[in-house]
Amino acid sequence: AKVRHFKWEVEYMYGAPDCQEHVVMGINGQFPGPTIRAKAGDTIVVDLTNKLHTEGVVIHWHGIRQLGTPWADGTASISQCAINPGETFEYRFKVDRPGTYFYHGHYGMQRSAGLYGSLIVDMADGEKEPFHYDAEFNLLLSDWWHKSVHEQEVGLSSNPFRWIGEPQSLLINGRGQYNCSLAAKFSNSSISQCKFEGNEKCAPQVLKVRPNKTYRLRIASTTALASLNLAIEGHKMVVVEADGNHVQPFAVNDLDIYSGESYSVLLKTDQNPYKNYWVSIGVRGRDPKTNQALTLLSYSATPASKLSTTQPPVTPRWDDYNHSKAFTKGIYALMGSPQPPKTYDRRIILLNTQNRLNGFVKWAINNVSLVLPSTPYLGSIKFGLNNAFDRKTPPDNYDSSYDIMKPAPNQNTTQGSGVYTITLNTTVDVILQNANALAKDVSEIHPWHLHGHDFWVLGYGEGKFKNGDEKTFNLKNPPLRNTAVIFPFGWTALRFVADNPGVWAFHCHIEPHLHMGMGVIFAQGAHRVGQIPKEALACGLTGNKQN
Ligand SMILES: O=C1O[C@H]([C@@H](O)CO)C(O)=C1O
Repeated sequence: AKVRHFKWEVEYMYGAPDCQEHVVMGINGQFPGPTIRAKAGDTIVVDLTNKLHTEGVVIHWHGIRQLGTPWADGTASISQCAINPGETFEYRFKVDRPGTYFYHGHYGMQRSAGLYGSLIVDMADGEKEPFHYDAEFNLLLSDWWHKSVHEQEVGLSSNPFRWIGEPQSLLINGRGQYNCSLAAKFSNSSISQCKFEGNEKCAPQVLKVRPNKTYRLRIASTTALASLNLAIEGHKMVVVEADGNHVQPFAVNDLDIYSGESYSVLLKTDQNPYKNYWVSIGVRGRDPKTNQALTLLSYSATPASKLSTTQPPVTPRWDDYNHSKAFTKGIYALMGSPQPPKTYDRRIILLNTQNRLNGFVKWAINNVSLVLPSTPYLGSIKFGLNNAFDRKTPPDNYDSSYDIMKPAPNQNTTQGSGVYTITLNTTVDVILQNANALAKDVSEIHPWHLHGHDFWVLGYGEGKFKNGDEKTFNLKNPPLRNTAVIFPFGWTALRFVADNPGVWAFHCHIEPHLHMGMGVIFAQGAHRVGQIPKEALACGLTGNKQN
């Protein structure tokens, strides 16, 4: 195993992700940030220097469990103090498992501002994937707004509330086209045809393939908001990996991917090589106002400049939830994967609601809208600093009379920074319960992401979770993941073993929703947390602590 060293500087810079010039967050002058490539068992060391002039920064390594290094999880106010302008923080952690991962900002809304990149971990030397492929491509998907992230944030925190709206563009590896379309003639608007020389920053990266080969596509979504669907004209895909875990291979024509998720699919180049094919990405789960992102699958027999002459795949209707459920429920762990414990020690039911707080719009969990404290939890809990956050423990359940199908009669929420304290090495079931939002007949999709662990997704159901529903749980081959979606007016059941001492965020991966309070904090085994680097403690009530 190797130690892989990186020196990164984060800064704002000009960019034109979708051909319109705006300010983006870059790393070493690159947007998206550099791809980290490592082998399972390697240690990654990133010396991150904050070159922003007026704000802090942190980076979260999404999908890496940080076993034994909870201070390297990169969550401001949770695992560490934000890195101040001019300062450098050393992230040092092990990538213990192969898979398709990514990294992103986890302070304020810096992910929306463009602070992200790919993290790919190959099998350790001498080990083989349980599937064959000849070559691979990496597709990091994101969404992009022309309004600055500061303006977006102020809108969300204002009364009256101003929603960020739908993204202007979808990006593939940081590239999209706002002004024009590669498939203008198939569009029902008057958008013009893109003309690229080839070296423009917003020109699509064409996937160049040879016939009769198998390609692995690594697909990850770091969108701020959008749920996506990816399809490749004329080709089926076989899903083999989800969030760094092998799954029972299954073939699909298109794939739903929510923010925080990653997949690998295998693609056979078995179609007519004298033609190119569209790769299309469209919005699901919210009434879309955003054009599809497009690139090409280009066979070696056909020039890469030759566009497909046929229509790009049509994204399934945004509200065709049966399509989404069929895909999501078809994911099973590969035979031989770790199985969940058959029973649980504690069940936490988390009701997801949209609320008001003195006229501000919030999201709340069991009627608590999360506000992050100024002293990061990891340090304050380890040192027993009782004044660093709310002592009140948030509830494990909600009022059984709550009608999840209707707007609440009382839409007000409370706010808090309380923590769920979990006994180390116990098994926790979490039931995520969706509900009606503020408006009548509206319930939105939320992809929930857990830090520090994978969980088994035991099942999904419609309406309110009730006693007896656990009989439907899949305890045989549920997929292991770090992100799982809740569908409108439904529930999702997760199980995890709290075996990683630290303080871990569990939250909706839609960035404005987290910013509006949609998350909880799980703390476990604080006495077992090793020596926290002093730079991670250098703020708030831990500013003078040594350990
Ligand atoms: O948090 C959100 O706010 C808006 C809407 O509910 C109010 O404008 C929206 O679509 C969200 O997801």
